[in-house]
Amino acid sequence: MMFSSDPIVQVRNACIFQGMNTVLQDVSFNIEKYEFVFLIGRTGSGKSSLLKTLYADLKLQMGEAEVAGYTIHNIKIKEIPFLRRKIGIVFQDFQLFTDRSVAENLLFVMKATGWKDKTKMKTRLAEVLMRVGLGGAATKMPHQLSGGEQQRVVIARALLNDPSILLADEPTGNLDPEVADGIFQLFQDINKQGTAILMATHNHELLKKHPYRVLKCEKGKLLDSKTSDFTLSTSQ
Ligand SMILES: Nc1ncnc2c1ncn2[C@@H]1O[C@H](COP(=O)(O)OP(=O)(O)OP(=O)(O)O)[C@@H](O)[C@H]1O
Repeated sequence: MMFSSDPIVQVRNACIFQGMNTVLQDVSFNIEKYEFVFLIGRTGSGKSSLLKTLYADLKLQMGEAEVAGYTIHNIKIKEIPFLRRKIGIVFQDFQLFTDRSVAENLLFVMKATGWKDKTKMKTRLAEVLMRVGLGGAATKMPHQLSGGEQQRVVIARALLNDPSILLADEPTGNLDPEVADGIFQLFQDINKQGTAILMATHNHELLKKHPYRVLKCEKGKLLDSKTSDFTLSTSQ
């Protein structure tokens, strides 16, 4: 199949499995550059499995997908780190190294993704911390930061390689509503500056307040607000 070069994500007739179980079947959708898309669905409906498929952590065994120019269904193991440089990944649990400073956390990822020039690394580190509103936090240890600040560091880490899309799995799940609002605004700012966002969430308030496109995992299918009417509730 030929893919056009425009969308960041293209999925065609994908079936997503966990072990022997089919989690989602016949999944087809695109995400365009600069789109903001929510991913909803009840617990266990397949949101994380879909995100993992897109960043090649879960093998796509049936169907086809292309993400940020990489073909996912036949991606080679050695290509996966290059794919991951084009996508930023943000989870609910902050997953920072607790025994390293903020700067050390970010430098670790930069080294692992091929950065070598120390001056450029320092400049980039300062840029991403500024971008998430944590200009003064480089020398702090994670435990010296609030939950919201730690999530901002995770977002800064995801931005290091200037990804074309951020995949976020419940990024506000563990945060107080006010803090969650701030984090959500940060995602919106990042999106306005040209990064597509696919965000899995259970947060009904966000869905009500922000009328972005919604993909919903339901009964083994992926529904799309662009093409079908469905209830936004994630609890049914
Ligand atoms: N590593 C795994 N091995 C086997 N089955 C799994 C694995 N991870 C998830 N599953 C199963 O796959 C299905 C989809 O799970 P998934 O985590 O994708 O759902 P989810 O919509 O992200 O849920 P939540 O909202 O709770 O995060 C569930 O039935 C789950 O039990």
